[in-house]
Amino acid sequence: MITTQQTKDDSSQLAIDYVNAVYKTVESRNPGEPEFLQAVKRIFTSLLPAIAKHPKYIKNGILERISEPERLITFRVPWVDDSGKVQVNRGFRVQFNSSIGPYKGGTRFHPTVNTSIIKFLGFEQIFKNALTGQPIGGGKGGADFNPKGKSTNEIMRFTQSYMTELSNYIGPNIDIPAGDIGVGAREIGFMFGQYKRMQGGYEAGVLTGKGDRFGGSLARTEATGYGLVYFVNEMLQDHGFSFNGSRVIVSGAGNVAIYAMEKAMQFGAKVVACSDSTGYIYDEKGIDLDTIKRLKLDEESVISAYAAEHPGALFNENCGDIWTIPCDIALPCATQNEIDENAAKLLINNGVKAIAEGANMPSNQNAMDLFNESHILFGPSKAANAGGVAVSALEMAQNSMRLAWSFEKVDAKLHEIMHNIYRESINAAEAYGHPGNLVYGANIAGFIKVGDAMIREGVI
Ligand SMILES: NC(=O)C1=CN([C@@H]2O[C@H](COP(=O)(O)OP(=O)(O)OC[C@H]3O[C@@H](n4cnc5c(N)ncnc54)[C@H](O)[C@@H]3O)[C@@H](O)[C@H]2O)C=CC1
Ligand SMILES: O=C(O)CCC(=O)C(=O)O
Repeated sequence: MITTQQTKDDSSQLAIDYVNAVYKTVESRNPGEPEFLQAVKRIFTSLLPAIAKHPKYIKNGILERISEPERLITFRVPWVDDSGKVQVNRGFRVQFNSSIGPYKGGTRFHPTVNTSIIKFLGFEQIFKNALTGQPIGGGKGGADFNPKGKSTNEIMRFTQSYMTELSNYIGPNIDIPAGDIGVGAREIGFMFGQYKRMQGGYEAGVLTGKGDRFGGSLARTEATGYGLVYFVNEMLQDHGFSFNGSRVIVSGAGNVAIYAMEKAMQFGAKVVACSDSTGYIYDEKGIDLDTIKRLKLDEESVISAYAAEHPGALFNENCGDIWTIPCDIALPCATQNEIDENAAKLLINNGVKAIAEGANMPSNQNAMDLFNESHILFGPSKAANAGGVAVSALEMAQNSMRLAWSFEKVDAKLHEIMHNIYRESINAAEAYGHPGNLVYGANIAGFIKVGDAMIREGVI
C-alpha cells in the first residue's frame, strides 16, 4: 500500500486511491519481480502530487500504461566455450516506452540478470531519459551471462550470438542499446561488428558507446561518472558546500566509479575508498587512480591488488562494509540495493553531507527514508547518473550528422545538461510541494514529459 503524510483533500485522496489501485494490479501482474516492483512503488509514490494536481493522468490511464512495457523480448543465446562445449544463456530486451523517442538504454551482462532486473532498469530509464531533455524513450537489455573468467574469444562468441537475435528488434530509429555492467567498449565493438555483418553495411546509429574510431562519441566513456560529479557539484553549491577538501567514498571500480573518482579529484576532493565485488580498499592518503585504472581497465585484476602495491592501504573482503568509513560525500556506483538501512545509519552517524547515486537504484527504500528524515542532500540515480545516456544521445546526434565533436565540446554539453537536470528537478520539487526533495522533483519532472506525450499520441 502506498501512503502519504500529506494532508488529504479530495484530489489527493483520489490520487492515492488511483495510485494504490494501479500498483495493486502491477503487483499481481508481475509476481516474483521484486526489483521491478520496488522501482514502480518508489516512482508511483513520488508522483502523487502530480496526479492530484492533474487528473488527466488518471482519465488517460497513464500509470496503467507506463508500467506495462510496450514489448519484452527474451531469447536463447547459444555459444561455444573454449573447450568446445555448447553453452546457453538467456537474453533480454525490454522496449518500455517510445512516446518521446526510440527506445534507449544499456545492456547488462551479469549472472543475476533476469526479467525483474531488466524491467526495473528499463522502467527507470523512461524517466531518466526524459529528464535529459533529449528525444529518447526508455529501454534496457542484457543477459544472464557471467563475463568473469571468460576469454576474449568466448566473450566475442557470446556477444555475436546475443546480437544475432537482438538485431531483429533494434535499429537507429527503433531501439539503440549501449553498455552497462559487464558491457564496455570491447563488447559494444563486437556487437557493432556483428550487426554490420548481418545488415550488410555500416550503420553508426544502432549502438552507442562505440569506439571513437568507428562512430563513438568522445567523452561517452567518462560521461556517467563526470556527469554524476557535475550534478553533485550543483547540489553542494546550492547549500554552500563544495568538493574541494572533502572526503569522498565511491563504491565500485568500473566505468562509472572510475570517472566519478577522476572528476571528484579534479574538483579537489580526496577519495579514500572504492570497491569491487570482491571487497573494498581504504587508502587514507587518497586513492591512486592510475593504479585503479591499470588494475581494472587494463589487467582485469581484483581490487585487493591495490593494497598489495600500496603499503598503508587496507583491503577488506566485505564490499558492503565500505560505508563504515566516515566521509562527507558518498557516491554508490556499483549496483542496485547496495545501501541498506544499516549502511544508511552508519553514513548518517558518521556525518555524511551528501549522497548521490551513480549506480541505478543503489539505495533501498529504508535507506532513502532515513536520508530524507535526516535532511541529507540526496541525488537519486535517474537524475544523478543521467549523464551517460545524455552523451549517448549526443553520440546519436553526431552519427546522424556524420560529425565528430571534440572532447571539450561534448563535455561542455554534458555539464550544461546536468545543470539543467538539477534545476528542473529542484523546480519541480518546489512546484509540487516537496522543496529540496530531488526524488520527488526528478520523478515528477520526467513523468510529466512522458505522460503528456502519451496523452497527445492517443491510446496506444
Ligand atoms: N555505464 C554507464 O554508462 C551507466 C551505468 N549505470 C549504472 O552504474 C552501475 C555501474 O555500472 P558500470 O560502472 O557501467 O559497470 P562496470 O561493469 O563497469 O562496473 C561495475 C563495478 O561494480 C563492482 N561491483 C559489482 N557488484 C558490487 C558490489 N556489490 N559491491 C561493490 N562493487 C561491486 C564490479 O566489480 C565493478 O567494479 C550500474 O548500476 C549501472 O546500471 C548508470 C548509468 C549509466
Ligand atoms: O547510454 C545509454 O544508452 C544507456 C545508459 C544506461 O544504461 C543507464 O543510464 O542506465
